[in-house]
This record gives sequence, structure tokens and C-alpha cells, in this order.
Amino acid sequence: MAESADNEYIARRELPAPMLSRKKISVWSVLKNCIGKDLSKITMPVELNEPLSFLQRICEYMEYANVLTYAAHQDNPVDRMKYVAAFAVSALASNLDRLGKPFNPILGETYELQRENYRIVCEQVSHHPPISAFHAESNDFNFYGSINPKIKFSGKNVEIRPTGVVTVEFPKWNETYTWSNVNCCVHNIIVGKLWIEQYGTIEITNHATGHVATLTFKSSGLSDKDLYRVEGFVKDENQQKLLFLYGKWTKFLKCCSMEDYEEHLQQEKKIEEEKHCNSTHNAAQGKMFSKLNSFKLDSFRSLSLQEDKEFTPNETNDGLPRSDSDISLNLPNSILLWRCKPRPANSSEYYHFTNFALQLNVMESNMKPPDTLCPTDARLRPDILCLEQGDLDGASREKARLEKQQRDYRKQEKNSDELGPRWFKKAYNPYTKSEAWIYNGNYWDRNYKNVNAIF
Ligand SMILES: CC(C)CCC[C@@H](C)[C@H]1CC[C@H]2[C@@H]3CC=C4C[C@@H](O)CC[C@]4(C)[C@H]3CC[C@]12C
Repeated sequence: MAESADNEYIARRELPAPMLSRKKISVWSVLKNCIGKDLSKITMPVELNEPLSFLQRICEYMEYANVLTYAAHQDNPVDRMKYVAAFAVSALASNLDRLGKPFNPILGETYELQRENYRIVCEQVSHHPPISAFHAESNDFNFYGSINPKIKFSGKNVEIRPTGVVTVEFPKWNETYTWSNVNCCVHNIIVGKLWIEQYGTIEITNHATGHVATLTFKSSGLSDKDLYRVEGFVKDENQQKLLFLYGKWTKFLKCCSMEDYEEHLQQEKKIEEEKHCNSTHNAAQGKMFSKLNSFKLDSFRSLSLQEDKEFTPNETNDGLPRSDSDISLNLPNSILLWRCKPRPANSSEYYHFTNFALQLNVMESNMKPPDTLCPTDARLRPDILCLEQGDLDGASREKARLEKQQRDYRKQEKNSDELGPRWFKKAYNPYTKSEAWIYNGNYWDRNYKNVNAIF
């Protein structure tokens, strides 16, 4: 497993104030008028936010950057691919239980993060539609892309499609990998407890060798066994399967050979068949039993109806996932590619942040705008800082002020051609034949003299 060289940066173990209870405000009351609408355009009460900007949220992809470094250090493309796949899964682990809405970045807002082995810069390059671009670099890799989250309220759930392509480059190997992220769903907006699920398929392509990794994030719709599960294969350029990948995006990713996988399938089939045999036997016995007791049936109808509920596949009465099962997550001769770090013990009081997320608003001692921190950095956003301190009124006042400022600014800008992002430019991605935002390479020169404060 890629565990080496991971000196986690920890400047604090909690936020200045715990999150405030959301009891006073129901998500349903906010969303009921937004059925079918694009939620990125809707102003929501700050009670539903978490004290981070979406740009910071994107940086959470980097929590397990060491897995990417490890991938770059592998000598053959299949090994590199399996760790790139592990990185793609690891990047989504922090989404578990994160039910607060990050703040929409202001146009021109930036966020930077420097850690031991890499640095990343993000910029909000478009406001309508909201597009956030990022570029991370290290000695071993470049990782960049843009995300345009499409958020829709279906009437029951909030559905999120994070459209956009992400790219990994390993200069040493002359390799480029691309993929798009899976969808996300927040369940139980009307009643019950909110919870988050990610589902869909990621297809990672190594454009130099033709290797592909597919990773299917299963929806727990049919069986609670599938809850949070991820499964897939590494294939060669002829679509020949080489490795089986499996795990949970909340816990770990492992891999094993196709032989061990096939063997495991056979075993499972056997067990299933035996189970089936036993259950038909039981059913026959059951029939006899119910005949004998048929006179009792009517009086017990209400009871049996209640029992029927037990057969709803994946949800308990309040629509929560029933169990987080570990069945067949242990195939013989597997290799652990990535394991999720535990959250801090007090995480649930702090928006379910990971340790990594807890550090994102920290103003490090060497960050002094405008010389050593860009004046547009999200760490300087007053609304986010107010929320972090538990000051809801301040947060909502500042958020409203920034949103108004943004609208006024847009009206003015219509007449001038000064518009446009500062650190990224629009380009064409030849691999995916789609629009891309490419970093211009200048951010870390720290020449911010002409950058106006925007907060
Ligand atoms: C009012 C409440 C219930 C709405 C809360 C919506 C929250 C949970 C939504 C809004 C925007 C969403 C994010 C939008 C884009 C991405 C990038 C993707 O690669 C991983 C998921 C992630 C990070 C989403 C996670 C869930 C998210 C944070």
C-alpha cells in the first residue's frame, strides 16, 4: 500500500466553533419550491452550508496524493494504472456524511494549498455556469481539470453531476490519464435522515498505452450488500481483463488477479446454490405450517404486513441504509492499494470534516496578502470565516453582501472586456475532445500587484 512519505499536516484538531444544529430549519422547507431546478442558481440559507468554498472542497481530492506519487514510481503501466485507480477512489472518500453545502466561489476567487510533496491552485473561472479549475503539481505528477457541478432537486433527492474531465500526467513515463467523476445523491430530503451515495462508472484511460481501468460505484438500490461498493477491472488495450479491483469508497480499494477473481466467483455461485436449495426446502415446510394455521391468518394480517416491510431491499423504515456489509471483500491473494484514514473523533461536531478538511481555512504564518498570498484566496472570505466561528448572522450578512457585489460587478463588466480568469485559459483537450481549462503557469510567481481584493 502507498503509505510512505505521509507526514500529515495538522495545525488544528477542531474548528473555532462546533457546527450549529440544523433543527430549526428543514431542508425540505428550503427546497420544496425548487423541484427540477438547477440548485446552483438558488440562494440557500447559510445554516445549510459548511465553512468551505467549493474550491477548497476540490482540494480534498489531494488528501491521498501519496497514492499518486506511488503510482508514478511503479515501473510498469498495469501497476501504475491500479494505483491511479486507487487515487481516483480515494479522492471521493471525504464525501461520506458531508451534508453541508460548500459556498459558491465568487468569480475570480482562488485557493492555494502547499503540502510536503505537491502544491495546488484553484480558480473560479466561470460564474454561470459555475466552473472551478484546478492544477496540482509535484516532482512526479501533474493533476488538473475543471468541475462544473450540476445540482438538481428531483423532489425526493438532490442529484449532483460533477461534469468535467480530470487529467493525470506522469512526465517521466510520458503518460496522460483522463477520467470523469461519478454522480452523487443526497437521499431523504422530504423525510428521514439525510445520507450521501456516489454511483456510476469511472473509466480511466491511459492514452499512451491504451490501458483502461473501469470502476463501478454501485448504487445500493437493489441490495444493501452493495452499499458504498466499488468494483472494476484493469484492462489492456484489447479490452482483455488483467486485474480485478474491489472495495468501498468509504474504506479501501484492493486488487487481485483474474484467476483469484474467477475462483471466488465459482465459490460464491456454489454458496448461492446451496442457499437456494435450503430456502426451497424451508418454503415447503412453511407452506404446511401456514395451512395448519390458516384460520389464524386474518387476525395476524396486520402483523404480517409489518413483517413485509423487512423485505424492502436496502432501506430501513426511515430510509437509512440498513447495513454496511463486508461480505466478499476479502478475496485471496489481494493487495491493498489504498486505505481510508479514520476521521477525527469529534468529526460529527465539525461538519463531518476529515483531518485534511479541518486545515483548509488555516492561515499559515507565511501567508501575507498581497505578497505571499493572493488577495483573492478563499481563506479571506468573511462569510466562510464567520460560519467557521459559529456566527450565523455575520455569515449570512456577508454572504448576501458578496452575492450582491458579484451581481453589480457583472452588470458593470458587461461593458468592458476586462473579464476572464487570471490563472487559467480555455483550451481544447485533444484526448477527450472537450473543452479544458489549462493553467498558465504563473500563479506561484506570486506577482499579485494587479490583483484586486474581491471580498
Ligand atoms: C441542502 C443540502 C442538503 C444540499 C447539500 C448538497 C451538497 C451535499 C452537495 C452540493 C455540491 C456537491 C459537490 C459537487 C461536486 C463534487 C465533485 C465530485 O467529484 C465529488 C462530489 C462533490 C464534492 C459534491 C459532493 C456533494 C455536494 C457538496
